[in-house]
Amino acid sequence: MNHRRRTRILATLGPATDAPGVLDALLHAGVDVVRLNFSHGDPASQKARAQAVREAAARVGTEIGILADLPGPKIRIERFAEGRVQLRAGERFDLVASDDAGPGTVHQVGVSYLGLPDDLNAGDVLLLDDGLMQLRVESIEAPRIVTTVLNDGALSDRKGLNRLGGGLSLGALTEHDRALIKVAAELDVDFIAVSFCRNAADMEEARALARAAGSDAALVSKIERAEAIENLGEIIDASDVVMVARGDLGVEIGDAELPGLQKKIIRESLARDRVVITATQMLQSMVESPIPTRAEVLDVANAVIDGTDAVMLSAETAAGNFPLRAVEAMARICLGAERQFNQDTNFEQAQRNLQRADQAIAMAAMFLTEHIGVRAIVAMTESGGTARFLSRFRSNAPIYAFSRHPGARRRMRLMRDVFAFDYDSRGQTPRDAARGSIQQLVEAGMLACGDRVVFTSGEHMETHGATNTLRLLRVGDEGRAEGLGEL
Ligand SMILES: Nc1ncnc2c1ncn2[C@@H]1O[C@H](COP(=O)(O)OP(=O)(O)OP(=O)(O)O)[C@@H](O)[C@H]1O
Ligand SMILES: CC(=O)C(=O)O
Ligand SMILES: [K+]
Ligand SMILES: [Mg+2]
Repeated sequence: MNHRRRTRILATLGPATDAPGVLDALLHAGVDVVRLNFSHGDPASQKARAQAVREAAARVGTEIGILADLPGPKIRIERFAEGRVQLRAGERFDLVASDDAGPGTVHQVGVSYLGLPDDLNAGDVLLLDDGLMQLRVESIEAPRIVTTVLNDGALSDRKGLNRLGGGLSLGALTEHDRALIKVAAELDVDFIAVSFCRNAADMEEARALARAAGSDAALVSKIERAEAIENLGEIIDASDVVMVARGDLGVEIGDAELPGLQKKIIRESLARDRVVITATQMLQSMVESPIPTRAEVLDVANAVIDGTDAVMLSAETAAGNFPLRAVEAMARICLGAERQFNQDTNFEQAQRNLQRADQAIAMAAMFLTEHIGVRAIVAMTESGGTARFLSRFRSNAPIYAFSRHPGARRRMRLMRDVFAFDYDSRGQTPRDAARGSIQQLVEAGMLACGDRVVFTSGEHMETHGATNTLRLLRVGDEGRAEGLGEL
């Protein structure tokens, strides 16, 4: 049986994915979850993209997760008359914090935050577009901020702006974010990402707003400011999913700290049973080029080796010239890294004082998987919770998770090692469910006669968090599941 890719691919949608046929091609190439960046475009365009994704998924015959990424308190420049300008080191360039700044030119551009001149001092260095363009503040002549360009480069519409060393961003959930959580709920997205969250309270507030709006989306904390690093443990515990948002994090903390922080955030997220995404500039050169640099190949592979669940593409798919090639490169590099680096299931770091039966069963299942050698783990799950506990161990056996809830299956699309299937086990005994699900896997060519399987389920199939049973089975003739007597 061929190795199937285990690491998940998250792709941002934008103008480049709106062209006819692109979305279908990206899904065929292996995108698991798409990201709607609510920083760009109005609710109508987000709705049109969500609709297009669902139609493409139906055509391709797959179930795709949708993530809504809230803007947060990020400061941005406004638009240019021509969409973009080319700036040269040493030239003067002004930022104008005024509603009537007019369209930008090579000499100046507007900024969205009118209080900016009050927050800056001469000598401050401003980083734009995740640090690709740098400006030094020379003087403040409110509403005008006079700067000198520090490097040659292009600047385009609505790029983010921050001070080197951070300290410009405000509270996490803006009024605009609160309104957009309702939009996300109306679009029935599967994940809602909170930009610049500071602590657990920010995540709890976002979760409460989402639930009040009728959304059952998983909550994603974006780790991208200094305070989030200080409060990392409580933020992870208050999240379903954690994102290493390297763009803003690198600006706020300095790029030299990124490698260590990426590894720490991934390790902590897995230890606390949370799903983790590594994001930003993973294949950045592919915005302009059809092949990644060697450094980018190594970066993606290293994130896989660090243990990330998912890797994310931003401008590469949203606004790049080669969205399909970027997804293909991502898929290829993830597969290669998974093939070459055998995962060592690490029980040393596993929690010892377990609070829940499903967590305990998951740990026992993974221990058996490692020590007796099985082809796969088959899990009956309502919400996807059992699959999440199982997949935190990074075993070599795939996890086939069966749920009757489409939302749960789409949320599982972000979990490494997990493959979700539709199965309605209501009214069935655990024995029937084992037989039915294993039969389905045999028919799909994922299991064969003689394979050993670890099977987990609850006694009552329809309750959340009720997994309390573990069986060792062997696939018998005609795909029947038989109890495993001898090891
Ligand atoms: N929906 C979109 N419409 C237009 N351009 C987009 C869209 N999504 C992304 N882009 C372009 O791709 C670039 C990178 O995408 P990305 O989603 O990382 O945005 P970002 O502006 O860096 O914001 P954030 O920090 O909120 O993620 C953007 O700066 C923008 O130029
Ligand atoms: C994804 C994101 O917001 C960042 O990297 O900053
Ligand atoms: K955003
Ligand atoms: Mg960011």
